Parts: sequence; C-alpha cells; structure tokens
Amino acid sequence: MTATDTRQTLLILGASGDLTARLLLPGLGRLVDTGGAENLTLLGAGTDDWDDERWRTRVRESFAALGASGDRAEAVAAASRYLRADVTHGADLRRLLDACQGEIVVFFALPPSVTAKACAAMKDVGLPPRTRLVCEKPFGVDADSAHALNELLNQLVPEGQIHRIDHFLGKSTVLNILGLRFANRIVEPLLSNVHVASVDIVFDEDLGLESRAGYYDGAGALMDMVQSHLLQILALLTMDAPPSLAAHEFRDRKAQVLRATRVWDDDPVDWSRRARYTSGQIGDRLLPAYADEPGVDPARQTETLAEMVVAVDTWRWAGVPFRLRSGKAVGSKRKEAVITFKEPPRTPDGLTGPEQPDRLRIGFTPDRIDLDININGPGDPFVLDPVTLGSEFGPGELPPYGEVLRGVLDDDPTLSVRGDTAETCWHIVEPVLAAWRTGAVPLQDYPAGSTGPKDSLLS
Ligand SMILES: NC(=O)C1=CN([C@@H]2O[C@H](COP(=O)(O)OP(=O)(O)OC[C@H]3O[C@@H](n4cnc5c(N)ncnc54)[C@H](OP(=O)(O)O)[C@@H]3O)[C@@H](O)[C@H]2O)C=CC1
Ligand SMILES: O=C1O[C@H](COP(=O)(O)O)[C@@H](O)[C@H](O)[C@H]1O
Repeated sequence: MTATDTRQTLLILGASGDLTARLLLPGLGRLVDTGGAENLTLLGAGTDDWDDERWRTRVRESFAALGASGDRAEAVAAASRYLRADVTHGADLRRLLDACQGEIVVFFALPPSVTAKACAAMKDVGLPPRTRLVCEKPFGVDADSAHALNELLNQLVPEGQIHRIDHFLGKSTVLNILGLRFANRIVEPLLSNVHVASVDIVFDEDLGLESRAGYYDGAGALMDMVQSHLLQILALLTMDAPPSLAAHEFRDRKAQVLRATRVWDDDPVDWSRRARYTSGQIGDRLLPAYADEPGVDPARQTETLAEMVVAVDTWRWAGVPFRLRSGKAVGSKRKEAVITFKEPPRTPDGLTGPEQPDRLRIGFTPDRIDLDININGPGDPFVLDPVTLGSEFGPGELPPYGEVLRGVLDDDPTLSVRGDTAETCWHIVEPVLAAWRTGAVPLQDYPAGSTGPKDSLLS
C-alpha cells in the first residue's frame, strides 16, 4: 500500500518548533507537491496559543521555502488545523487522536524528554490500529533511556510501525553510497583492510548554535551528530551488500557492522577529542563564544566539536581506523567521507612522483564524488601526477525530510533506524561520554571561523 491509497492524518506534536518549520514542513511540502502524499490531512499540535490561521500561515511559508506552492500543497495547507494541547496529558492526546481521520501518523517533533512523557501518556489513552509513531533523534539520551523508550514504544505499537528518524538516511548523497558500492565492480572490491588505510567521516558546519540552546546545550556534538548521523554513514560505508533493499535486509546489514564497531583500542581517552568554540568571525557573521550564547550554561562544558576514532571489528575492516568528526562554527565547511587507500605494493623503479595517497571522496554538501589518483601526468611520462576524476551527484528529487517522510507515509521502515540499532549506537559512544565526564579528555577551545582545535585526531 502507498500513501496515495488511503486517507492518513499526519499529526505533528511540537507544531511551533524549529524542526517543524525549517525541515519537516518544507520536506512534506515537496513530497505533497510531487504527488507523494495524496489523501493527507495535516494536524499541528502544541502548547502555544495559535489558531488555525496562524498555523496555516506557518505551513504555507514552510512549504514555500522549498518551492512547494502548487495546488496540492495549497490544498493540504488550507485544510490543515492547529489544536492547542499539552501532549504529556492523556485527555489532550485523546482529543488530538479523535480529530484525526483515517490512519494516524504521529510525529514527535518534541524535545526528547517530552517525547518520552507523551509516549507514557499514550499508554493509558490507547492508539487505533495501524497508528505509526515517528521519533526524532537523539533517540533517548543514553543506552538505558533508549532501551526504556523502546520498551515503551513496543507496548504502544509493533516495531514495524515505529519510525526512528535519521534524516541523513534521506540525503540523496548518503543513499548514493549504495549505488557507488553495489552497482558496479570498480569500487566495492577495493573496500577492505587489504586496500584501505583509513576512513574519515567529517561533518563540519559553519553554523553556530542558531538559538537552539534549549536542546543543544544538553546534547553537544557527539550526541547531536556522531551518535546518530555519522554512525549511519559509517554503516552504509562498511556493511556487506544486502541481497535487496527490503527493510529487513538493509537494516540487518547495518546492524551487523554497528554491533562490531567500538572505540579504537578500547581507549576513549586517547581516541576522542572535544572542543568548544570561542568568539570569532565566519564570513561577515560575528559569532559570540558558545559559552556566552543565551541559554547556555558554560558549567555544563558542552562540546560544539567532537572527534572519535572507531574500529569496525570484522574480517573485512579489522585494523582500519574510522575517524569521525563533527563541529559547529568551523570556518572550513567540510562535509564528506574520505577513503584513503594504502600505497601500491610496489611502484616500478623509474616512476617518481607525488607522496599523496589515492583517495575516494564522497561529498555530502556539495553532493559529489571525487577520486584523487596518482597516474602519469602531462610532461615527463615517468613523473607521476595526482589527478582528480570527479562528478557531481544531481540533487535528489526530494529533500532529506521529504525522503524519510515518504517512507513513513508509505509504511516502509527501510530508512528508519531499528530499535536495536538505536541502542547499539549509544553503546558505541558511551565509553567516550563516560571518559569526558571524568575530565580525562580536556575541553579544548577553537575560535569560531577557524579550522577547529589544534590537537585534532584528524591532523
Ligand atoms: N531543529 C533541528 O534542526 C533539528 C531537530 N531535531 C530534533 O527534533 C526535536 C525537536 O527539536 P526542535 O524543533 O529544534 O525543538 P524546539 O524547542 O524548537 O521545538 C519543540 C516544540 O515542542 C513543543 N512542546 C514542548 N513541550 C510540549 C508539550 N508538553 N506539549 C506540546 N508541545 C510541546 C514546543 O512548544 P512550546 O515551546 O510552546 O512549549 C515546541 O513547539 C528534537 O528531538 C531535536 O533533536 C532533529 C534534527 C534537526
Ligand atoms: O540533526 C542535525 O542535523 C543538522 C545538519 O543537517 P543538515 O541536513 O541541515 O545539513 C545539524 O545542523 C543539527 O545540529 C543536527 O541536530
């Protein structure tokens, strides 16, 4: 069954929030515009004292942000409604569910602690059959809370009806890793410890806190980016080829490699770094120090940049370090996975040339692929030169949230994170979080707009 066959209501809890306005509604708008969400009723709910018109204005503006202003998008916006509710109260939830038509998709666009309370309240309310629950990342705040949330959700609906969102799995370039690896004979045979020296997965942003202290100051870069998005990219880069992209095959393959992933040498002190930006300039933007941002408690020592090195302890990948890093307010916006190859076993005497290794670079923004390779260059044919073979990936038909919402509305969990995997990802990062809590890894500084801290594991 697809989203076009039956009436569904998408009920967004947290309708006035940042995620809803900036990512969720624009993604939904594009999906609706392309005909991927027929028969959809949209309801927004939150504690703010909004009326239908204010909400519809929000919906229209967010739809328009990605160009969705056609008839289909307008029809959804015009018919959408806003209901004021405290979603941690059973009676309010009952009222919201009663206002839905057809199958219900509940999207928790809420802070993680409120999501857990709303789920607890739903237990007493009960949910109509086939209701789908959509949870944002971070899923819980550690392995124990993720486990508890999984148990709670499983009391509400079967696992197949739970969608744990990781919008990086909706990025077309991230999904392009599958075609790059499994749809040709060129790349995949090289991807193992026989040929690969190291892999870097880097997502450095030039954005600072962007008024998100309420959430971010309790999370930090490791929880916000590494525990979820970067580990999903790592899974796509390292998993064995699934026989099909059916949800169970794809998610089994990812789960297998993530279960084998652990901090390098089991030593989180040596193999992790944390840092926080001080004031600085990026382009024409002056950024205050993170610690001076409104809503930030400097004593929390929240990191805005995190690095960790992990091993994927499988036959294929044993011995290859995977260096993960994500930072905010970094001057050199770098968003890519870089596979660095070992030197050739022997270069014939008589050929001389550059020392730099061969590299395959998968860029997440801009979306492109580049292969840096040493070959005979122009001029003296016995002198090797590095060349780059590159290609841009076209933009995906849908933005990441449109892609993951398509899966949710089509009742296809392929791009959703499975419950056990959400817990596994916490187990991978928890030794680092524990080491940081003891103070064994110092919190470094880096000026906003710089390339990050001096003592980086990637330099
Ligand atoms: N923003 C982003 O870029 C991204 C966010 N996420 C995730 O999305 C989730 C939401 O984040 P974000 O939108 O940034 O957070 P915000 O704080 O901007 O929004 C949270 C929303 O929840 C509402 N809310 C809080 N408590 C209740 C309640 N008891 N009943 C009803 N509504 C309530 C708030 O309304 P009010 O303020 O009126 O209480 C607000 O509308 C988080 O899990 C975050 O990690 C994931 C990816 C990106
Ligand atoms: O989930 C998150 O992702 C964004 C980066 O994603 P992008 O698709 O906007 O590039 C990050 O800025 C944010 O902190 C994090 O919560």
